[in-house]
Amino acid sequence: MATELRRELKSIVGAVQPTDAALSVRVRGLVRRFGEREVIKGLDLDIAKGEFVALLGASGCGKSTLLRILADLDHDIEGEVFVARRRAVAFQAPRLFPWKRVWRNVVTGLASGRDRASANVALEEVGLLHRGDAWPKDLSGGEAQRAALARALVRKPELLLLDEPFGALDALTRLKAQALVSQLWQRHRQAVLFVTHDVDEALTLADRIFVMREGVLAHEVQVSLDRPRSHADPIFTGLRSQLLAWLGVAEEAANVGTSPIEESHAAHPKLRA
Ligand SMILES: Nc1ncnc2c1ncn2[C@@H]1O[C@H](COP(=O)(O)OP(=O)(O)OP(=O)(O)O)[C@@H](O)[C@H]1O
Repeated sequence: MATELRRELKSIVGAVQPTDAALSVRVRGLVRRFGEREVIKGLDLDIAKGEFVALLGASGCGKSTLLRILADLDHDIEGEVFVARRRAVAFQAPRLFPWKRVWRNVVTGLASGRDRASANVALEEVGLLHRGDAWPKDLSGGEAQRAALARALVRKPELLLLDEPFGALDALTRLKAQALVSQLWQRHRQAVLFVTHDVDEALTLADRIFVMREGVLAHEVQVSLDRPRSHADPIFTGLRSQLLAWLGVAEEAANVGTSPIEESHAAHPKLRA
């Protein structure tokens, strides 16, 4: 789309319209500039209700910028953005208030901000009920991240936006956190946009994976594997090679590298329509 035309589009951030009843996210022609630099360049994205989408991409390609826009934290955009009204976000840093006990952190900002029962339900879901009265400084990294997840869940979001939520965790805690998110998603079936640098994490969790490059979603794969997923499954390993190649990490990147998004479903024989 020509830059002039994009400039004429109104920026809209709002609720999903009735015509998009099957969607939790609908983005068309999204542009975000920082000064002269266009970081998001006419991006389109649909996320269906209940769909788990992962977003991979090199550092600095615009993943967090996109997520912040969907979280309603950045309005300086062009294009159309419709997102579900009930949404919650969690970042790599748990961002808990140090002066509030864990349970109060969970319900902070809710109309029922003093509701211990709601906090307890969410804390129980993430296995942290016994730490409700603790102070954030006394939590381990994994516990703090689970508290941040509880704070997101207590809002009963239709859309959950997760920006590298497990990026700071050790390998074992990270695997446990992935299993927890998978269980929670299978229980609640909210739409999820999950930003990660970890290809296996994306393949373990997501229905669909996008690779972002230079401000657009350059590649896409559908992950049609039952859960829980075996990392040794030939479809899993095939998709891993494909994604690594698109990310420019694998040796064979030069041979596989540049299939456009429309062709990506044919990346693995079993994924053809
Ligand atoms: N407020 C800002 N002002 C100026 N430039 C910004 C701002 N926020 C982000 N950028 C730039 O936009 C680009 C995309 O940043 P973003 O944080 O979205 O990348 P990312 O893909 O999430 O990276 P990472 O994987 O390292 O977190 C970067 O070059 C970044 O420096």
